[in-house]
Amino acid sequence: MFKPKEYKTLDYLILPLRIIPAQTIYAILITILNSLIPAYQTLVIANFINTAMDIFNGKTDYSSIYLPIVLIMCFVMFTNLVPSITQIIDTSGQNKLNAILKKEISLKHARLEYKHIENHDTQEILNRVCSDPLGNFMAGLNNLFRGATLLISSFSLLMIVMSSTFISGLIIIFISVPLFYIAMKTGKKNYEMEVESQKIQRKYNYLSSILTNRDSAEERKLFSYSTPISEKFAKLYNESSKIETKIEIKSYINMKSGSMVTLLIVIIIVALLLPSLHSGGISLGVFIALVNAIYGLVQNMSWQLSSTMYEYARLKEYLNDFSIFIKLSEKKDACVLPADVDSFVFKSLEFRKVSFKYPGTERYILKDCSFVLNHNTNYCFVGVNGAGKTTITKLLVGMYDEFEGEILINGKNIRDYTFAEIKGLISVVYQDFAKYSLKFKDNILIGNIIKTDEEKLVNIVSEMGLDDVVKSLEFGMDTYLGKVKENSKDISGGQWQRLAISRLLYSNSKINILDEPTAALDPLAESNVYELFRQVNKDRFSIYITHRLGAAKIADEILVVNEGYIAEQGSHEQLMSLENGIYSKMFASQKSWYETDI
Ligand SMILES: Nc1ncnc2c1ncn2[C@@H]1O[C@H](COP(=O)(O)OP(=O)(O)OP(=O)(O)O)[C@@H](O)[C@H]1O
Repeated sequence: MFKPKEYKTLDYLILPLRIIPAQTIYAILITILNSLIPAYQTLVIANFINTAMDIFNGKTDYSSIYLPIVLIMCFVMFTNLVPSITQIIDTSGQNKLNAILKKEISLKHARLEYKHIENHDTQEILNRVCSDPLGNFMAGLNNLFRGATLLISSFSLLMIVMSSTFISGLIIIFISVPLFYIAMKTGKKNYEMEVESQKIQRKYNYLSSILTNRDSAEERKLFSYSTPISEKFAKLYNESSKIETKIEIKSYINMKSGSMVTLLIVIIIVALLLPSLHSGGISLGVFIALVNAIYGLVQNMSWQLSSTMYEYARLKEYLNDFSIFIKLSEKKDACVLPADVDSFVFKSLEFRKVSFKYPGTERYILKDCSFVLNHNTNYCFVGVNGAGKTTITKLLVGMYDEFEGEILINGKNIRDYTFAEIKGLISVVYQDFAKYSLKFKDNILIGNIIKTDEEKLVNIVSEMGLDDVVKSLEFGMDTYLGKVKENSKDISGGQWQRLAISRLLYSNSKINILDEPTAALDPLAESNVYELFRQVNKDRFSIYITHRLGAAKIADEILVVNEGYIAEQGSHEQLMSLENGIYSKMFASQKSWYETDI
């Protein structure tokens, strides 16, 4: 639907034309009619006054007033009926547009290469583009219509004025040029100030969220940071308010000075027209209508234009972000379902001299990293924080392709597997695993969205020690979890972790990785969860990742990641016997964590 290109202001019209053609064409027609209304109003009022004057002067009979009255009635009906009809049509059109925009944008988001998700700058753009696409697209469309209305109504009014008094038309054009220039500049300036204010708003909104949200509640109490953060919030809030007030004042001054200039021009032109009115060159009807037209015209050319230009600048920025977003590179087959790997027999996983640095950075996180893992052994990767353990899993699951060296599964390069096969073969529970506000059972079933197996589900829940949790839930496994839905129930951090691990167990994957989902637990509790996982998952190949060595003991073989490569490998006993070994040093420093266990 959205082609990768530089989106221009006109796309605010082209996109709705493609998605909701009937409603957009209706809106275009209404815009054209609306823009002709001021000219029409001017002419029918002039006609009405002239006819009334003629009747009054006995030049014509009463029946000739009917037509001008009907014409005025048409105008009144149009301006009263059209907005309500338009609103009904707009609502249905906007719903459809919203559904399609949301779907396309979330699909694009899902297809993005993972590097964009982890990049701070693109993350900012993603937030801006995805937060209110409908609001921005509707504002863009309405602003285009507003601009078109201003242009057509100004031109038609100008024609009326010039056809009666050419000089007045010239004066208006002459004075409107600097007004137009000032309006453009003010619009742009206001936009720049608004951007500045929005930056500050983002900061204080974040502070406000940590002052009130549920996730920070415990730490708020623990560290008592509410008062200093509130003060910082108030400071930023004031800063942003000052900018907003400045914009308001500038806009007000601009608007008022625009009105004063408008009034001045009208007075000058009225003074110029008075001799013609006096000499009978123009009728009273035309005179009144002209004053009306000139007033509308000059207003159009000054502050109305300023606010349109302001919106134009703001919405152009949204399209810039939108263009960058749509042009972001995608992962091939990102949205395919995991392949059915039932018949696949896993034998080995090998990293052969793999080197990798994150896009846009210079430091190698993995450097000539090599190891071989066999199907009949369980492994644990250990290493200090930041050693590169998670990076290994990211390469394995295809989040990043730009690595040197080879990664082989059963001796075959992972680049020769389809992404669907990789998805089917490997499952990981990460440190920041997702907590879905879905039903309890759906939190597990999404581990394998191609096959539902109720028996397997019940077994896993039981094996992972979650039976009691299910019993405590009002609707058992059909209870919604989290805090979003009414009647939903939140469960403890440890229970969420076991639920996330159950999701992995429910998948059919052949390589199962626990990447410290237990990081929030204390070291002893972490060891217990890993042990439980090992028992439940004993027939499948598992990799454990941790920087705490208590959990490493459950593995048959331990690989120590250090400075981007495997520095040591062997059983717990073998590694402990290495003189000056990294593992044995780590073990000694962590010993006190497990005093009751090790
Ligand atoms: N998206 C990224 N862009 C740039 N650098 C990154 C990115 N992700 C991780 N890094 C860096 O790569 C290094 C290794 O990170 P990684 O998450 O693999 O470590 P880890 O061994 O899993 O650590 P931990 O035990 O803390 O989870 C760290 O220095 C980290 O700052």
